[in-house]
Amino acid sequence: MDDVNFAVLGTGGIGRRTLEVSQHKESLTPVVACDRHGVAVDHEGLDVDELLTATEGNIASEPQSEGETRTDGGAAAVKQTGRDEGVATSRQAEPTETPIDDVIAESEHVDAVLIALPNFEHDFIPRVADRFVEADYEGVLIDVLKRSRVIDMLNERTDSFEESGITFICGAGATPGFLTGAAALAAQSFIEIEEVEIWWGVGLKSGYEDNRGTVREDIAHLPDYDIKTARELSDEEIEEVIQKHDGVLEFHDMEHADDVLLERADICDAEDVTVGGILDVCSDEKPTTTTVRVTGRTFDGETGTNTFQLDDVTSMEANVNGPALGYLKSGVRRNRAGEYGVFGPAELMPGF
Ligand SMILES: NC(=O)c1ccc[n+]([C@@H]2O[C@H](COP(=O)([O-])OP(=O)(O)OC[C@H]3O[C@@H](n4cnc5c(N)ncnc54)[C@H](O)[C@@H]3O)[C@@H](O)[C@H]2O)c1
Repeated sequence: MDDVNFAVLGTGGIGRRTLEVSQHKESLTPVVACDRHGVAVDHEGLDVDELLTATEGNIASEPQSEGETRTDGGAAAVKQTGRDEGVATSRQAEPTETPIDDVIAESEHVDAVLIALPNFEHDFIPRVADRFVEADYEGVLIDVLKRSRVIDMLNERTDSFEESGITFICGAGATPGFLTGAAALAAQSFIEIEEVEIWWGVGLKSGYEDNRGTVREDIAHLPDYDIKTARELSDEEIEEVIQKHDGVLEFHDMEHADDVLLERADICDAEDVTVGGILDVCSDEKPTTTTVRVTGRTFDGETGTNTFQLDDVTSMEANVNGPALGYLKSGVRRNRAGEYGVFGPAELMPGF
């Protein structure tokens, strides 16, 4: 009853670590994983060590040639060594041109699908969800996407998720995700929230190669860029942006879905939430401590700020994948209890 078979869509920087972290969770068994080029299936449980070794230094997330139809949400270059690409190099995998369809074909064997795909087209993940609906999938879909506007696109699909028996958990990484949940918990002291400030720090020197997809998406939050211009940057241009900032990128007023996710959980208005942070690709040390500050008024008339901090030694990968798998498990419990539709991380915390 407690055991969960799950699939990972996208074994890039995040998806690979999802598989690795799941090794430490007894009840979670990864049975399917795919990237742009391959799909690995084992109903008894994938050999994660073999899959990680095969894809080490070989994440299939290359840019597409001009004129090619983008079906992948605009995957960015990460890195590749050797002849084969990504998951297809694993002895458990087959090369494929239809990885998402291949995962859907296995969906009766999975309780949950973690979507770790790029998000360079806002409707990419909602469209992937539609394909699971069309295939009559019943179970959990969970993503770690960042952008606020995608949550509305998922909301619009609530009825079809409910009819299908799908529990969709959205924005369930670190921010949004872990920190959104922390803000929802910190807000419980107050009867009225004035402000939620989320400020993150990521040091990514040794993880930079593996996480270039995420870095590219983050660049889209800088004032002179958007998702389209960031998607079209060459690797060299990305490096130029990074060098121009001496390897340290600072972000303010990011479009992170923490705002709409806190609003939909009735914690506060979206406009009272700000998200910013600092990314240092030249050091593993966090350039700033990740902090959530929730300011509000208590029932007995005090105004205070509850603060939640992450230890500087916890990595981005730990803070995305631990919570994502925790939310996945919460989603499966809801799904098995017959609760379908769209849920954000704040709704899985105490609330009214
Ligand atoms: N919420 C958070 O805190 C948080 C933190 C970090 C990253 N993220 C998000 O996680 C997502 C993944 O980031 P990443 O760094 O792992 O990216 P990445 O580029 O390293 O990996 C993406 C993976 O998706 C695969 N892929 C792309 N198109 C595909 C398709 N059509 N079919 C099958 N597979 C396909 C690629 O081959 C690759 O394996 C991004 O959207 C990023 O914004 C969220």
